[in-house]
Amino acid sequence: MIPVVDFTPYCLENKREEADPEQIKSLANQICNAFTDVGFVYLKHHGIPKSKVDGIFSLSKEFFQKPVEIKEKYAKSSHHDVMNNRGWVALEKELLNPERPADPKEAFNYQLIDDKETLPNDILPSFQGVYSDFYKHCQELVCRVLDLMSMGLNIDTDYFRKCHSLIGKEGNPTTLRSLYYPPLNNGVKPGQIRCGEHTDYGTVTLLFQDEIGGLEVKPAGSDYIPARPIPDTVLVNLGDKMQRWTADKLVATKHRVLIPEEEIKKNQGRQSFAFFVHPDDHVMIECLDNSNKYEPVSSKHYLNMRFAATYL
Ligand SMILES: O=C(O)CCC(=O)C(=O)O
Ligand SMILES: [Fe+2]
Repeated sequence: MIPVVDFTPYCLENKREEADPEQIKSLANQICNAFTDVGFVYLKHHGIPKSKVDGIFSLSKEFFQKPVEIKEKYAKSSHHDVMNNRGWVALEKELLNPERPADPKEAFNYQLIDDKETLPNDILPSFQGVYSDFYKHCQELVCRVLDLMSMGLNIDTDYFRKCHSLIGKEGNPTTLRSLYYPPLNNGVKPGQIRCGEHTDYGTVTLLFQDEIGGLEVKPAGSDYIPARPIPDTVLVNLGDKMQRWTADKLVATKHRVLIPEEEIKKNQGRQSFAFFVHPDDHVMIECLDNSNKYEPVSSKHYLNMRFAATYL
């Protein structure tokens, strides 16, 4: 149900200018169709090397396995401003579905902006290098996905890319987030799941998950379906800002992460990485079809509203 699309024609290993126009157009349509129907698509042959993905997963695991007293040194500030979103988030601090207990997960938020305070370089010397390198790969892949989305929507090919020109800089809150769902040997609260039902807030999200599974997606008119880990793919999903921008032509689909039923898997931690993409702060999210279905809102204001409802 969630399509797997072969990204070869626009793969990061090849120069953008050398891409074949016909193949690109077909890829653009496949991606837009997926975002119109399910809001999720798997990309294979995307070009982010497997060694980089494996490397950041294992580095991140090392961090999460440190004692809480150590991790607290790198904690995210409790002011939920979008540009104050860097660092470690402790267990059960986020309510993605307010009707459930808080999510039993930890996170580490990284933005490319130079800020050594929240980076654990002193205990993991390769941290900044590995995270910045991975961030840049995600950024390049996302810009290419945005090109294809513009093409698929028949607007200027660089329209969305231009609206995201500050990714990695002051003025754009795009965040690489490492998620860690610890083993659940000690039981769970009634109604608790690993990550509560939600839609993402931004324009698009890249998601890399390990082999544990549990992610589910709820396409319109259907029940939740699993979004199983498929090795060497990246899952891309659409967020609320893009749904609003396209006046509901493309859909931001609800998703969640369940606790595995098998005892063995329950007792294993789960890891994922999300690259949450946002337009530059000043960009106005205004219905592209001129329908005015949603009031224009600045990218920054919209995100601050959503954050206020998420954190405990
Ligand atoms: O961990 C996952 O697989 C998904 C997490 C997620 O959807 C999110 O943090 O927005
Ligand atoms: Fe999400």
